[in-house]
Amino acid sequence: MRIAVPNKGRLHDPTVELLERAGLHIEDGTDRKLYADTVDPEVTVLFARAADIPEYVRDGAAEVGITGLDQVRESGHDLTELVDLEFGSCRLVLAAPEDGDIETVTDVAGKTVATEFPHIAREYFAEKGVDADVVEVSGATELTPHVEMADAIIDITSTGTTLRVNRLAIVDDVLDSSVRLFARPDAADDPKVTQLATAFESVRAAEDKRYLMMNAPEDRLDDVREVIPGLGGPTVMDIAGSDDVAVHVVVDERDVFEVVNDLKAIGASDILVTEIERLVE
Ligand SMILES: Nc1ncnc2c1ncn2[C@@H]1O[C@H](COP(=O)(O)OP(=O)(O)OP(=O)(O)O)[C@@H](O)[C@H]1O
Ligand SMILES: O=P(O)(O)OC[C@H]1O[C@H](OP(=O)(O)OP(=O)(O)O)[C@H](O)[C@@H]1O
Ligand SMILES: [Mg+2]
Repeated sequence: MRIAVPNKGRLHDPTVELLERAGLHIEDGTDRKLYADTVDPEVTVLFARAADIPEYVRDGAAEVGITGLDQVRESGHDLTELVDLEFGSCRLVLAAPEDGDIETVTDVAGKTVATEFPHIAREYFAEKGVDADVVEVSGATELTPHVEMADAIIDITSTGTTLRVNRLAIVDDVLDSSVRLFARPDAADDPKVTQLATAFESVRAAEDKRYLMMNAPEDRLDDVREVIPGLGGPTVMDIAGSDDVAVHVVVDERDVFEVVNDLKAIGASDILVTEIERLVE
């Protein structure tokens, strides 16, 4: 199975990190290589531009791909979304000069809109019933209203800094995007593809969880159970020659601070908090 992955740009590092965490270590993945093997002899990684990945998957160069939803929508290809990997989150928005007269999408009728996403833009205006002239640019879209190339733009925003610096205000939301695992529809039910999706889901599930290990007096076990929220009961093991038992449990990261304090108050000792690589439920 081949999996298409961003070769550079902001999505490259988090995607490679995700593959590593899912147990798919990339072997010999030097910067300029197109293909790399993984520890799994059945899985090969293909490196491509984030914007080209939908095309590679559609054409069969790879069975699955990891890229932004915005890129898949812009490609117009019919791919099956398998897992929302929840990074690379951003919004595609319609924006116009702060001090101008465009306040709603209907104000854009008869005007020019610059964007790196012409396909999405045309679909959006068609859906809104607004007749706007969409022009394609390949970057620095925020500049175009200031050089009278366009009246408004459709572009990506995440922190909002670029819009602010260019004195542009958001007029409407066009699309919420994040990075997802996509498959060609005819490969979506392939057992290897399903395995891959499960592995990625397990990484995601583990991200906000922590593994707690401690020793606790056996006669305080009921109190221990009371302070530990969620995810089933703890695993309890005898410690030879001791009145303490070893307790292992998975808790939400946001509860760790409070739970550790409570456990100490109950008399637990040697409390160890570790990250979890994967959690298969
Ligand atoms: N603030 C953001 N700006 C642009 N893209 C973002 C942002 N946040 C998340 N993304 C996601 O990253 C994708 C862009 O990936 P790309 O590989 O082009 O990264 P890049 O760092 O912008 O590279 P380039 O140098 O080619 O502009 C977008 O399609 C979107 O899915
Ligand atoms: O809301 P913000 O956090 O400011 O992010 C949004 C900006 O980041 C991206 O540009 P990028 O850095 O990828 O440059 P590019 O236009 O050359 O692709 C995007 O095209 C916006 O311009
Ligand atoms: Mg960019």
